[in-house]
Amino acid sequence: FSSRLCTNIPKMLDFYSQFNPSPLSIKQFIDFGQNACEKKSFIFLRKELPVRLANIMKEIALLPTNLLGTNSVNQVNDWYLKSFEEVLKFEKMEPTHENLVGFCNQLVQIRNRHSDVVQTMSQGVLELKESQEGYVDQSLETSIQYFLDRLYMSRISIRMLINQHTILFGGREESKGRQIGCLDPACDISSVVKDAYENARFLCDQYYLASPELVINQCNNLDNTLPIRTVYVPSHLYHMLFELFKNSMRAVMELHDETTENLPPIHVLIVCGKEDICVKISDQGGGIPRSQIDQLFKYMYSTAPQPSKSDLHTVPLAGYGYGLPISRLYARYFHGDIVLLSAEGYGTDAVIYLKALSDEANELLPIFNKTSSKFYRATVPTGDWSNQVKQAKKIVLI
Ligand SMILES: O=S(=O)(c1ccc(O)cc1O)N1Cc2ccccc2C1
Repeated sequence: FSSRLCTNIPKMLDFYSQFNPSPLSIKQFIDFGQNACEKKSFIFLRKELPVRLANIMKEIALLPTNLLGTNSVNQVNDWYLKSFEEVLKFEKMEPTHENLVGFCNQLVQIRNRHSDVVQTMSQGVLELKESQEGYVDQSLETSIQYFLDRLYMSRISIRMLINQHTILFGGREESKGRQIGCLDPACDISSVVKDAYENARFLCDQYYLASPELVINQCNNLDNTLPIRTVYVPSHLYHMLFELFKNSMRAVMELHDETTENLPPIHVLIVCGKEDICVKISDQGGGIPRSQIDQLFKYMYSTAPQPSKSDLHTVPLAGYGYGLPISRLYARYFHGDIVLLSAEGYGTDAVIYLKALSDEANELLPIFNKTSSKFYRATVPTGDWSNQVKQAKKIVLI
């Protein structure tokens, strides 16, 4: 027992949650990765990882009791506690080769432990929904939306730091040619678009026995023949595109469920501007009413009993149902966005915005502070727009 570090975890949580996470830009990831120093990375991560873990763990503790009490949230919280404790073991260690190897292996273990966080939280939301007989009050839904956006953004950022370190220093043969960790300094956007389309199309063909064609156009303000390239994380871009293609294909196939002759193609437009790179995915799948657009990004709304892993291949293009909210987080993580614009009765445009300049593509990280704490205590503020037609005053017959 004496060999175990008698760290007082609650005290360490308070200590590390006082620091704000330090956002890195894509440029910093690239510059560091070009002549990467494992010792410097170790020194940075053994502080930054506990800071990011502690910041989000303090928010988990503030959740409404009916969520905090679910098995799922307890399971996730235990994973975070264990990982927090494991990283702290390296706090005072000398950066010897042996300790650097131990640190790398520890990061791989932590990444694997947290692989099911999204699915586990989704089950927790489902439990909560069912316990409220399907009726969830507005303020509870708002708190859950706020928390899950921050939990998943924090998780994306922690996995990014872990991936960079383990790919750069994990001892595997030199990773793919020009890639720097999980970043591609010259990511060809149209090739990721084609990959995502082909894989979504495969699922679509499997279920609907047909699939819409793809038409890609590029508009490169410099030279329209050159492929549009940017510094980005191809796996993040792929995740967003794959979700959007699944939505569009499902919309088109369900609208044209009689004949699969002349299905309207999905149009993709890639534009490179001075500030933004846009990837617009346009379908003629019939669209949805403007009043329903926000719901597509709600975790509570998009949580339905999930198809188990086995029958995922039989359910039409369905995933965890968290495709859109989490895809938007991937875009927002480096200060981009995903915006949906639907023309009900015709179809929907989904636009992925990326920063064109890598020094503007900074990590967007949740911070645990008074503002975020107050949010969990706040009630829904009364509206400051009159949006109801005045009810005729009730005439009380005396
Ligand atoms: O809401 S959508 O307009 C829609 C939303 C997001 C997107 O990326 C593409 C879309 O097309 N759309 C999704 C879907 C699924 C089944 C049946 C009909 C529809 C309509």
